[in-house]
Amino acid sequence: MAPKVFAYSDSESVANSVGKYVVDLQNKALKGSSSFKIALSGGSLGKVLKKALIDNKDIGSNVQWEKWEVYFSDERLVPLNHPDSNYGLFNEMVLSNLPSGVARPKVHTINESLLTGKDGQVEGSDVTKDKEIAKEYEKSLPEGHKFDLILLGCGPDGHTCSLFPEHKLLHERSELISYISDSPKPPPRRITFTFPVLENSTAIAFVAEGAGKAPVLAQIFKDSTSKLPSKLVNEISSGTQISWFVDDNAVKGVDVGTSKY
Ligand SMILES: O=C1O[C@H](COP(=O)(O)O)[C@@H](O)[C@H](O)[C@H]1O
Repeated sequence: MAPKVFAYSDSESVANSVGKYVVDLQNKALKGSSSFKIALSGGSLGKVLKKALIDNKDIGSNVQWEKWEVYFSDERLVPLNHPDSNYGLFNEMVLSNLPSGVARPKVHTINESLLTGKDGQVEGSDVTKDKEIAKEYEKSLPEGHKFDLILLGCGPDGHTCSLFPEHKLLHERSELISYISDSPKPPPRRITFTFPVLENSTAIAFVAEGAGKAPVLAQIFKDSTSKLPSKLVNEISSGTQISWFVDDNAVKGVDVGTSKY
């Protein structure tokens, strides 16, 4: 299945479409299951989720939060209240803005008590704890490591989750969650979903906005030789439905067929 690209002129329309899409997938999943299993990313996605699920009251009122099981497609090995934490971002943008009286989703975070070093951040070169954190997170994954939806970002270098260009983790097939201690983007120590988890998801949606993303989107969609991580996700052939929600600037000059969700 070729990836679908949904493009809009402004950020608000991108966010609203992402919100509608998430609610549609939630409703579909809840027809056959008691929970909606979704994985989120960090970075610019935080603001999009706030606009889509909190600021847009129509969409927000259709979110069945109490049935959501939330995971993170990657997490930085810092305390959960650290500005670099992907959970921390979701908490700041979404959880802390849920109206009182609205039930909270079940959120699966890293085991913070395993973090060591100053201010709880992992320090030094001993990766024993990083491995343990990854292993524990792997054990918390849904049955069959099957997600209904994984929402991803795409860095200007083409990375997604904490899977970076030319990194050995792109070839990881036995671990579902791996640690990385040499992330080129700070902070260096993280855990991340690997390809077997991405390939098993019912749907994956990228969100990418701004002119800064246009060069990498050109590589992903137009360079058949590119091995960028986000391009490798686009090429998943296991039946996962892949979508991109972008603004016009992110695909400016990129000859890719777009439509509206
Ligand atoms: O480091 C990370 O970056 C990617 C991309 O972020 P963006 O701000 O360019 O959208 C993000 O998806 C990932 O979760 C995060 O850890």
